[in-house]
Amino acid sequence: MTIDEKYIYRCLQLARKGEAFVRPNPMVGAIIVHNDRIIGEGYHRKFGEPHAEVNAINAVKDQLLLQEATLYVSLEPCTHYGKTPPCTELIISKKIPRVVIATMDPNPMISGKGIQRMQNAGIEIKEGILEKEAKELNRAFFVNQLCQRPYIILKWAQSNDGFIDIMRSSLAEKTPAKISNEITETIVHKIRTQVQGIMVGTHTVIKDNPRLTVRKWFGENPIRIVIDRKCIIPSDANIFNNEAKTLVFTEYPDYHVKKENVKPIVIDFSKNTTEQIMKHVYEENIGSVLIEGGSRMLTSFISDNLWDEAYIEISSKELKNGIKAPRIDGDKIQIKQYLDSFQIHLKNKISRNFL
Ligand SMILES: Nc1nc(O)c(N)c(N[C@@H]2O[C@H](COP(=O)(O)O)[C@@H](O)[C@H]2O)n1
Repeated sequence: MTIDEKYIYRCLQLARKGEAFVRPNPMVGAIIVHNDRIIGEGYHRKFGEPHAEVNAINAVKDQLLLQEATLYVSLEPCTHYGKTPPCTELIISKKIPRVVIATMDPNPMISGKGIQRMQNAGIEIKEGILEKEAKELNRAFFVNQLCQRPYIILKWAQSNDGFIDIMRSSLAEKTPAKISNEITETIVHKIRTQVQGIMVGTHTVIKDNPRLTVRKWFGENPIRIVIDRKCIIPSDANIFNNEAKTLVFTEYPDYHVKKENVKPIVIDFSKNTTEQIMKHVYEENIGSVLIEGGSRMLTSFISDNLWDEAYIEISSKELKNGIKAPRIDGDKIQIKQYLDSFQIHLKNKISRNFL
């Protein structure tokens, strides 16, 4: 590891501290190094609050040392007035002579302009240090900025013989087949804390009556997203309870559930629904979505190639028949065994080929 890589590695460590607080902004870390000694550290702590570079610069006790120091940062400094003023202007005003950056900002308002602005001011710039790691850390942000859609994670559990459930037509009929175990259920709740939205189809709501909240981990509930084209979900379904906000995609402007936390959005069901829904979801400032079923919904996201990662649990249990699990092809990132289940973690090579 080179010296620059070592310091960028520290920036990435700091950046991670902002996870769960900065979304849909990126996680960013920065440090100030003088004579091979870290004299200031900072990270983007919360959405809308100062950027990592500002916090790192403000953490330096002897501000005069900045004139002989290097600023390391995991994302290109911004040039725009957003919720905070441009970081490039602070860096220039503090006369920092050298800036090392892990990766360019994919945000079109900034991309390349931050580097250009600092170079024009005579600052030495080095870019592309641990770039792959920096992009991977902010993969959701990169997909948001470059594709103008949420980062999409698919998740399902299937039996060893390839079924996600037994055949059922209503909640009253039977309870769902138990495929997951205690550990994999906990992992799913942890993943729910890492996304801003969680989505299921109409029939999953009617048959399973899910709450789609975080109960087996610590963190915020994601915004619930459901399709109810023909207004057939009962108004007392758990998905409408007050535990979280719910977006409903429907055909009817006068949706039957009228609650403060329930927002109906009308779409045209004669056109591609997955794309329309994701467009609206992104406009709602939801940068990442976990799709939890059912099979039909998961299959439409797969066939539209509208996904970035997938978690598939394969249990040793057998169901013999029932609802067939979706079929998916992706790059295996990890396979782990939890009690009687394997969890396969995939990434979509095509949608993420720029990372
Ligand atoms: N370089 C850098 N450091 C940070 O700490 C950041 N949060 C960002 N974010 C970039 O600026 C946009 C948000 O700006 P405001 O927080 O609204 O002022 C964000 O979209 C990133 O492009 N960059």
